[in-house]
Amino acid sequence: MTMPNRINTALRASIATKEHAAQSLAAPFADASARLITTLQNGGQVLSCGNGGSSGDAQHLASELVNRFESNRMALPAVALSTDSSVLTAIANDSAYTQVFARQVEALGRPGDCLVAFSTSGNSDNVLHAIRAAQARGMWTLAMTGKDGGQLAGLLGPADIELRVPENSTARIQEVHLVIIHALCSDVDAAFAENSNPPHSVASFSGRILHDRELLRQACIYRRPLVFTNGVFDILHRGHVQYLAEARAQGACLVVAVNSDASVRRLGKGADRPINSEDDRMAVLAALQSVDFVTTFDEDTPLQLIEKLQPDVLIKGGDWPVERIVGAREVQARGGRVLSIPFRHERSTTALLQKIRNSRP
Ligand SMILES: O=C(CO)[C@@H](O)[C@H](O)[C@H](O)[C@H](O)COP(=O)(O)O
Ligand SMILES: [Zn+2]
Repeated sequence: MTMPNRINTALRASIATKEHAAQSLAAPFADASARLITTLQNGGQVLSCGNGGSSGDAQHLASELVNRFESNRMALPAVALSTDSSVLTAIANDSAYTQVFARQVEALGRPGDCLVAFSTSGNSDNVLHAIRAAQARGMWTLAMTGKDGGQLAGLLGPADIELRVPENSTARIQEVHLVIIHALCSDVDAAFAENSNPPHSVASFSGRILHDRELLRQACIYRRPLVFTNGVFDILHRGHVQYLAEARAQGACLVVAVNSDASVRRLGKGADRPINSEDDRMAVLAALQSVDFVTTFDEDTPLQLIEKLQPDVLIKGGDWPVERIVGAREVQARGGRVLSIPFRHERSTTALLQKIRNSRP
């Protein structure tokens, strides 16, 4: 009896699936790759999970992020949740197998991190629980699925991305997942290539400056209550630092929107203002512990930005009565709070500049 030539059959089927996937995955892959890179550049980590062959995929991805793919770059933080047999058996034995990944997400996940969830059927219960746990922690999920996406597809929120292989065979789906892993790692290698300049959206020393409003919106979706404030912050002083710490205490995430240089000039504070450029002002703010994200606005008011981010708490310094705060009506209409925090330390950039000028010999 002659055996069928299975390798030829398998290779041909794999090629056909890959050709099909090449069309449907191009756009969501670009999105996923950009988000993954931003996550890592912002200091976030990757947690990956899956069952059976997909647990191997989860490990494969984590190993190539921690080590490298094809070129040298810094080590990147990634943990496959399918590897520690003591953790897995303890959770499965004492609680339930459905919790093996979710419990680890609760233990290790931080807001802004990425969960890469592999499930060819989209129906593995432990993967579904992991996604719910990730969402509860303010993480986003990159789901690698197949078939019709299963229950998993219905679970994903606006911050999540699904890369679905439109195919029914588990093996063929996994083969495409492996190609996706390598393509993602190739993009990550390039983004973190040695001697490469950090992209414009990322401060070299803080990683929390986001110029792209859509990326900022996505980063804030699950970081609630979201606190928003805006200002010039030209020469940072103790009053600012105290004010920002109090603002941060009002929620789970503080976004500070800084007037662009052009918009400061339009405020008419003086021909030499701002003293510090917008890039410098943002970098100083981003280094503060109380500040989660810094962005900029070039319009006369931050209203468009407020409408885009939909903060839960809108704050300005004590000299602004609530009714005059730009965006107050919009935030209150959504059930949010608007606060005017009194300055506890009487300092001001204008007064500081006056003092410096007066001290000239
Ligand atoms: O590798 C294979 C099949 O190629 C199997 O081990 C397969 O991964 C297992 O049956 C998994 O339990 C399937 O889970 P899922 O992809 O449906 O989430
Ligand atoms: Zn397999």
